[in-house]
Amino acid sequence: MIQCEGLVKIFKSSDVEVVALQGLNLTVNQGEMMAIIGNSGSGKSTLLNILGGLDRPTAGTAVVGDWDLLKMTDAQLVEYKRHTVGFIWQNNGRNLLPYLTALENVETPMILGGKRDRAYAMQLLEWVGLKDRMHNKLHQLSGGEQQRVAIAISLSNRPKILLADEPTGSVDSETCDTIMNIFRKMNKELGVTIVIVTHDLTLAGKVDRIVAIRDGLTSTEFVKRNPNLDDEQGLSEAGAPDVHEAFVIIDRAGRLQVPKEYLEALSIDSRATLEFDGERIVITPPR
Ligand SMILES: Nc1ncnc2c1ncn2[C@@H]1O[C@H](COP(=O)(O)OP(=O)(O)OP(=O)(O)O)[C@@H](O)[C@H]1O
Repeated sequence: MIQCEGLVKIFKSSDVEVVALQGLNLTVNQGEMMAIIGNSGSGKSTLLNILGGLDRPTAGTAVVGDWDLLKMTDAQLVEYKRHTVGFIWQNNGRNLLPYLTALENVETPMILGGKRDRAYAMQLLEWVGLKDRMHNKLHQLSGGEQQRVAIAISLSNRPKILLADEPTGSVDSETCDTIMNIFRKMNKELGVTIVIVTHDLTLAGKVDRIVAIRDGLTSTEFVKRNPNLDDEQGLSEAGAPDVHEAFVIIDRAGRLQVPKEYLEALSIDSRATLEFDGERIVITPPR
């Protein structure tokens, strides 16, 4: 469904260049519900904005379904945003119109897309648990309820992919659980592929797979040991997802990212010795 290879994004201003993504590889399968984690500044939002068609990549490959995000015309990009992807932000003010009711908010993108479907809009609001509040104006709803309206809006044009940037960032833990359960339901019942960007490891137990981004590159992948297990705890004391198996990502050229702390512990700077003993590959400082 999503295929990124060697994806590069450089932000240029008058005198500085920031390399936000420096050759990132990522594959997301159809029907997956996965998360992208990483520290602040690691490139998560940049990646999501590219996948959502809000920003253009500088180089590399980014293919979503039948769309090549590097080659699309502006008109195709509008089409793509309207019908292929749904987007949810942490700050849901970007998705919502305060003077309209919840129902009217969900219908708005349908009208812009050329086809209002009231029955489906009502169904979506029912799915996110707002059946009784759909005729309330937005300002009469709580922050968590508004976030649920935002989820319904993001699904209003029946997108194949849902992209969520810190969707639980500004809600309490109970609302966070509710939102993650709604995502899971949408994923299972509508078959929507879901990509969630977060720096919150507590979401880890609720997704099938987590890809960690470090310095604009995918570094580690955590895959759920039992995909049918939705582990409420999902975390060890150290904060690492213990229901997931961790893998380092190796790109096609055989490159992998070694965590900085490992390199520092062994005082490895720009060179290392690599040995293969028949079973293991051992990296040591140069003699
Ligand atoms: N429009 C922009 N112009 C210049 N630099 C940018 C722009 N957007 C992002 N960057 C830079 O690109 C890098 C990656 O930013 P990005 O917002 O993708 O990180 P992030 O992982 O989403 O961080 P956070 O969790 O804080 O949102 C950062 O160094 C950031 O300062």
